[in-house]
Amino acid sequence: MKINIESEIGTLEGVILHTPGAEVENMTPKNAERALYSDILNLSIAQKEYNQLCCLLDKVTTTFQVRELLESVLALPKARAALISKICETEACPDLYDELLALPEAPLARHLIEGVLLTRDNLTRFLSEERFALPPLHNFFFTRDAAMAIMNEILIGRMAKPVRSRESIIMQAIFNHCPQLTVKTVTPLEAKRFEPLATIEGGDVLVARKDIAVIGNGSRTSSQGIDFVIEMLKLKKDRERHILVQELPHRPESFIHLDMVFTFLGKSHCMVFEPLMLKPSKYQTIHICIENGRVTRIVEEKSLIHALRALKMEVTPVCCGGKDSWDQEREQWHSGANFFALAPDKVVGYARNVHTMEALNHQGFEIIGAEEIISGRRDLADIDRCAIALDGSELPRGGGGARCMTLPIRRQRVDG
Ligand SMILES: NC(=[NH2+])NCCC[C@H](N)C(=O)O
Repeated sequence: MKINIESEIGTLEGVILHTPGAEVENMTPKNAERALYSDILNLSIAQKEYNQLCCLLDKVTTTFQVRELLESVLALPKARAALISKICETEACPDLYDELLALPEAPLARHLIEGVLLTRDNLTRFLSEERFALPPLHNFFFTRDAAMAIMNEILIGRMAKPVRSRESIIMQAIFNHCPQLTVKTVTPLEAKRFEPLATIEGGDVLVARKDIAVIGNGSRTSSQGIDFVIEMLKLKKDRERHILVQELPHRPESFIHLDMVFTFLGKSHCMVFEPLMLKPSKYQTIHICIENGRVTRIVEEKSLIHALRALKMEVTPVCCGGKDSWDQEREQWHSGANFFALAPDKVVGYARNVHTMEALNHQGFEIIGAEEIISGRRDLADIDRCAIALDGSELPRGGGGARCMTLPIRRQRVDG
């Protein structure tokens, strides 16, 4: 499949998913925070919920599973050795190299995702409070974050939290070696001038239009990470490009990424967390213009919506949680603003956020349960505008919603 993402909303043609496995359950309340969760999860419920998302996506597009893609990389001897060695080096566990290298593809992929238990075979390990020699990747089902498709390239994330860095190492190996997906990858780690403070995660990066990227600058994506994107875009000399940066508060943790407070729904609507996106605040919106290999303008804008409108993206905001500030806060916390578009005006979000769904309904979006589409009782082609409601009681406790759990790699062009 050829990678191509020119918008957040074009009809989806390919998406990468990861059905959560044992890695989401392998933690205790004591280390949930380190795992970046706001609670511990129940795997069987989380899997059931995720499965609904997978079935829905299988119905409308081509889906890929990280585990299968990873297995196909591990079947290539050179790529396999390089990947294991990189992981053992970054995670300071050189002892595991031989053991991992000897495993067949499937158990090896499982260990790289679910972790490797610590063998208590010396005093230090016996006394260690850790359970794992290679910790589980608790957040891998948020496939959005470790890699992002921007036009026909893949930007490999540089994760702000070390517990997630193996995700980006695995995604880089997948995009560099999977025969199904060959594409050029770029990463701040291999920049000409490496900047240690540069971090960037997919939840913060929205490809609004061919020439507009909207990027969150907060706890996960640093200004230096965005500077890396500026350098990337300076190399493209075909047209003027814009980066709209939205500063984000670092607290509460539900504001970790821009897509938790702002997502595109279609050509004429976006979803917003009103207190941050529409009310005056100290969090700036900055507009950067790049043309012919240099930054030609960098200015502060009144708000993201204003900046988008000035660039002829006439989006009407729909408020996450509706009008009441308590409902807004409650629903934003459970990823109420985090929508994923299957096509223009056909979006997916959690059913639990009832006030958000109601606000969408007021804007003409029909609310449809995911099962209606999965069973074939309803066909997306017959619907103009809809919000598909997903079950989600466990998944949101991991800290994300439909957009976080999907990595689109190909969308149709949106006309106009
Ligand atoms: N695109 C997103 N908003 N992803 C949410 C990721 C949540 C995850 N627990 C983390 O803290 O990293």
